Order: sequence, then structure tokens, then C-alpha cells
Amino acid sequence: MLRAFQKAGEVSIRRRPPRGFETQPCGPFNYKVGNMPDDNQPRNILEEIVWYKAKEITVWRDKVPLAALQSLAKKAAPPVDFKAAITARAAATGKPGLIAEVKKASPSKGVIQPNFDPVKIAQAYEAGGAACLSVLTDEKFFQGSFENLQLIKAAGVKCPLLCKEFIVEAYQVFKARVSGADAILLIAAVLPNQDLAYFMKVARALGMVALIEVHTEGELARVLQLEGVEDHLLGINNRDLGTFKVDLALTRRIMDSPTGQEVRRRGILMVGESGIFTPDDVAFVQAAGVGAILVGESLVKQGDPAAGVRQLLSLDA
Ligand SMILES: O=P(O)(O)OC[C@@H](O)[C@@H](O)c1c[nH]c2ccccc12
Repeated sequence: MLRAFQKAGEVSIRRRPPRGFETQPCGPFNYKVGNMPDDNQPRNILEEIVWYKAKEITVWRDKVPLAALQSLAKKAAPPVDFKAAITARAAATGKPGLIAEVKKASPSKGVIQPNFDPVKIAQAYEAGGAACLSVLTDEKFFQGSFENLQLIKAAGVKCPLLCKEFIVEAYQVFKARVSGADAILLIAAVLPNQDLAYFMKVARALGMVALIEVHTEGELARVLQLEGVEDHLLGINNRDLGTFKVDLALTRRIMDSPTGQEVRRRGILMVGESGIFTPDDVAFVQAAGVGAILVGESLVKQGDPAAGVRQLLSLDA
């Protein structure tokens, strides 16, 4: 839902608490007015995550300054082509290219896989026929880590890796690359076009692509204005990150809209994200026009994730 101050497609969260992270006590007159809501509290989970991220980055930067991270990025093994892996698998199978997500927990579901071995899961996804992998790196809300990304790369997994992080600063883009990422996530609800353009440029300079995620037709129209956006991927997240509600039909509504038509005309690779559980769900978003799917929960909770991949994509048939 749009708030009064917000225009269609604009960033829907506040990047920082309006009165700062530390509310200053202000002496004898420091009291809260009646039933006034505290506007210095996050209004939804996305704000909570993004506000916490700013604090996390400060701690990281104290340990490893940006300049040190940048020189590590120069020495890192070169990234592999994320988009090519998707189009190759899609051509070989006739199904959307699968980005399988290594995800232990989420704020909406809690722990999804208590028996979580990131490397084993990644290897199983690859063996089952995933085109690429997505690795959650957020620790506080998703119980992920940059270390998981490193471990998966170091284990010799060939599938290109997406760093699933809530990026608000360039520091994280370098951290992703140093940890072995081949692609990064950028969320349109969090970042205005100016920031998206900058992070896309940093990603490019490091040889990575971005998955730019939208949740409304307005956001899609906005990101379509970004120069060179066709070199990256666009994702439609069927989950509302404010309320957690999942609606698979969102992908179809957006793809059927005039803005979705423009995506087709320009040949942009679209990713259907979240809430995909069955081969019917895959067929539904494929018919809507996506060339790739991003799937976490339904695969990660299975005892045999490789079989899960084959089943989801009907590869045994
Ligand atoms: O577990 P699911 O419903 O299959 O969803 C996977 C993925 O789309 C979801 O984890 C996701 C999509 N966009 C995000 C942004 C941040 C964190 C997580 C996500």
C-alpha cells in the first residue's frame, strides 16, 4: 500500500531511523506524548533489517577497512558468468533456469532446515541440476553468513553464486566479491535509482551482475529507466517483504502489465522469486514469462535436495 508521502515505484522504506539510532534523553521533559506512535521504531521487517545492517557494516569496517577489502577483491579468483549459466540450463531443459537458495531460516518461517550443512546442500543442488545458487548471508534474520558463501566456493561448486544480502553500501558489494560471489542482490524497495545505478556499476567493475528485485509494477517501471539494466537480471518477488504475504499471481500480473510487455520487448531476463513449491508453480511462472526461478524453502527443507531439484523441474520424466 502506498503511503501519502510516497509516489508509485519509489523506495518504500526509511533507510534510517528519522531521529537517529540513539534517541537522546532530553532531561526532565523527556516523555512520550499520549498514544503517539513512536516514529523512531521500524514500521516493518524490511526497515528493521536495513537499520540493523547499517550497524553491522560499521563493525565490519572497523575490522577490515574498505581499502583492504578492495585489494582482496583484486586478488580474488575471477567471477563466473551467472546469466550464461541460467540461459544454458534453460535451453538444455526447456524449463526456467533454477537459482536454488541455501537458506537455513527466515524471519517469517523461523528455522526451515535444522540440519543445515550449507556445503552439502549446495553440492546437492548442483548435482540435481540447478543453474545457479543463492546463498543467504544475513546473520541476524536469516541465520546465514558470508562464510557460507566462501565455504561453498572453496568446496569447488561450479554453479555461479548469488550473494543474498541486504545491500545498502558499496562495502557489501566488495565483501560479496571477496567471499566468492558472482552476482549480488539489489532490492528496489530499499534503494532509489541513484543507488541502484551506483551498485550496478560497482558490481560490473568487479565482473558481477546484479539481480534487481521488485515487488510492484511501479518499481519495475522505475528500474527499467536504469541505463544498461538489460545486462543484469530483474526479479519479481512474490513475497511482500513488509508483510511476508506470498502471492504467486503477482508475477503474472506484473508480466501482463504494460511494463511487463516492455520487459519482453527489451529481452530482459526475468526471475520469479519466492513461494514456488510444485512443478505446477514452475509452469505457472514460466507461462507468465520468466526465464528463471529463485527457490528456497521448498528445496532446502527436503532430506534429499538433489531429488527435490529434479522433481521440481520434472527432470526425471
Ligand atoms: O523460500 P522461498 O519462498 O522459495 O523464497 C526464496 C527467495 O525468493 C527469498 O528467500 C527471497 C527473495 N528475495 C529476498 C530478499 C531477501 C531475503 C530473502 C529473499
